[in-house]
Amino acid sequence: MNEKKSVKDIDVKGKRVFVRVDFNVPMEDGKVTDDTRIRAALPTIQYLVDEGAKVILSSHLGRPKGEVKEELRLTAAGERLAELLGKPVKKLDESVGENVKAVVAAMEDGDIVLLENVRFHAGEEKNDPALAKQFAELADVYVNDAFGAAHRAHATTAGIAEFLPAVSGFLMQKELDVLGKALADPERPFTAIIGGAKVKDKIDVINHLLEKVDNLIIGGGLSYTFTKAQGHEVGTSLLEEDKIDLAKSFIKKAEDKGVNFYMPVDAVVADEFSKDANTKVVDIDKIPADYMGLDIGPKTAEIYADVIKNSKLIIWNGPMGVFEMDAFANGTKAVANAMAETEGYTVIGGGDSAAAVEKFGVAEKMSHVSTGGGASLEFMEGKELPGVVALNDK
Ligand SMILES: Nc1ncnc2c1ncn2[C@@H]1O[C@H](COP(=O)(O)OP(=O)(O)O)[C@@H](O)[C@H]1O
Ligand SMILES: O=C(OP(=O)(O)O)[C@H](O)COP(=O)(O)O
Repeated sequence: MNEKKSVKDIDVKGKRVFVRVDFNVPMEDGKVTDDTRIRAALPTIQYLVDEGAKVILSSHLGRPKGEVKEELRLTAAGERLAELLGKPVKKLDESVGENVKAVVAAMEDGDIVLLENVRFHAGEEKNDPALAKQFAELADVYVNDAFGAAHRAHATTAGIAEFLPAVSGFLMQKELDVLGKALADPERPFTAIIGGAKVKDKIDVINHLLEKVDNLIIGGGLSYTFTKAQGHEVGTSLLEEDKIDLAKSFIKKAEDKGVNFYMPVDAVVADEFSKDANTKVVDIDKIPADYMGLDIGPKTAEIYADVIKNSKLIIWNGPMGVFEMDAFANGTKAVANAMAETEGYTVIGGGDSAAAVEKFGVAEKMSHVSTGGGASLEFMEGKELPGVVALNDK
């Protein structure tokens, strides 16, 4: 599907391989609370170990902005990785420098070293060539398996590829293949579900998807801008006034293209943004002036579930409501359950939708849960990802 070389296309035996992974995992009290991204990187790491490479892993964690932040060290991620592999992982407290060079020089084939959080250096996010070169000097080959960070042009996700043979890992390949195939050659009916909070972050993806899908479903906080565009009042719901005209143009574009554009027909509204708020279910044209919509209503959920069950391919990005609060979780839950029940191919575009399918216990039933939130969105917008562009062509 994609045209980039992978680890399978090169010889790694005895080579020092610099692998960029995305171990940007949720942490609490110094413990990894969700190891999905670590598990997703195992096939590449295991393959390199089995092939007799010297595996040098690197990742970012959080946004330390060029400073050492004790709570953002990768130590816990390294420990979890060692448990999952059943093999020692030597975690270093730096990512470049004399000590790192010495440790790497002493590595044996099949050894694994995990460098410290690369964002402790300001040059990482600036894609500083001098820093990229320092990383490159540690290795003979560069492998990018960090799909979740592929939309970033940073020293370890892009810059380093200037100095070394650069190929993708298995996770990167799989993400690009699944998302690429979904968009390029979709099974039909093809349905996209876009929810979440911010219209402005998802405008481009909605626009791009209108060129591709048979059904476009809108939910979550961003749907009220569309409801307003339909001519209804939305009370105190999230609203991006300056995007109302654009929302109108999308409704029109959908009509012109014969895309079924599904918007909420009812909503769960609340008198405040709180789990203890007073709530009621109202038709979408009857949102009271002092209430805000925090979930799609039951009629909407039923319509959306039907569309999902009758689709062959469904991609989902963004929750239908404030699913973190039980009172406003039903719409997201209904969509998650329909995704679990449909016979269609189901793709979850990372971020909060991935958290939602986990929360509702149906993650295993999805065909593909992307490890990238922002990355999968940018991919769906049709943008080229710098972390992919930097890799060598086949
Ligand atoms: N109607 C709503 N009003 C306010 N916030 C909402 C509403 N529906 C969903 N949200 C919030 O949107 C957030 C997720 O939005 P976003 O970051 O755009 O999604 P994703 O991470 O899946 O890309 C969630 O925290 C959720 O509580
Ligand atoms: O968690 C990530 O992004 P995501 O939450 O959009 O999937 C990636 O690791 C990228 O992190 P960044 O947004 O700090 O560059």
